[in-house]
Amino acid sequence: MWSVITWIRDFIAEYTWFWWSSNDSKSNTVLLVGLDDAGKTTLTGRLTQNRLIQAPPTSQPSKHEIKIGSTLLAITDVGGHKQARRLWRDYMFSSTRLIFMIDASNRQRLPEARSELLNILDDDDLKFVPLLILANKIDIIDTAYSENELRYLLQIEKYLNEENPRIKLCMCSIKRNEGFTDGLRWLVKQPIKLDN
Ligand SMILES: Nc1nc2c(ncn2[C@@H]2O[C@H](COP(=O)(O)OP(=O)(O)OP(=O)(O)O)[C@@H](O)[C@H]2O)c(=O)[nH]1
Ligand SMILES: [Mg+2]
Repeated sequence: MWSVITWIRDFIAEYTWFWWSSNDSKSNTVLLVGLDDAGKTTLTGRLTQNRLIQAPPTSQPSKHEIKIGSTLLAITDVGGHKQARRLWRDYMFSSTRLIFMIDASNRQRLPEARSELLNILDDDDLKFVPLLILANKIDIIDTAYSENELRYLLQIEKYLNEENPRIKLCMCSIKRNEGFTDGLRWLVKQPIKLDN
């Protein structure tokens, strides 16, 4: 008898969750940004097709639906070249969560990535939006920065303290299919403000 009650309770909880997540168009919207060549579209290929794709540079925003646990996310990949970056801010206001991807192996372009990241982190209008930093391409071991080096070089230590768990840094390799899942799970668990 108890197992039937448990089953009914679990069924209702699951069904209610599915109904909520599939009907609330804004609550699970994620914007994926970062410099061109960081690996953003490669991540969408991993998440939607579970394989390593080779994509041309993104010229048009594209939207992808993926499931993390029981949460359905709509991820928009806007592209990272200079013209596309002008669109980021517009898209940020219709997104409840952000992913900023960095090529951890590209030492020349780290200052440019840092500047774009700090623009977002210092934007008062975005201060309640959870942000996951994915430091990609750690498989390029000759040049990839370590997590500690990146924390320091990106100047994000002050945003990473426990009082402000709004951001998280994850080292990953989309090529090797490692390191990003924990970050995505963290991202979907973060409380969001729907009036952003
Ligand atoms: N070594 C390595 N290469 C990767 C990894 N992830 C992506 N790449 C490569 O990085 C290059 C750029 O990847 P994209 O996913 O197209 O980059 P993007 O961020 O979407 O770039 P834009 O569309 O121009 O903004 C491709 O050649 C990928 O194969 C990784 O984890 N390791
Ligand atoms: Mg792309």
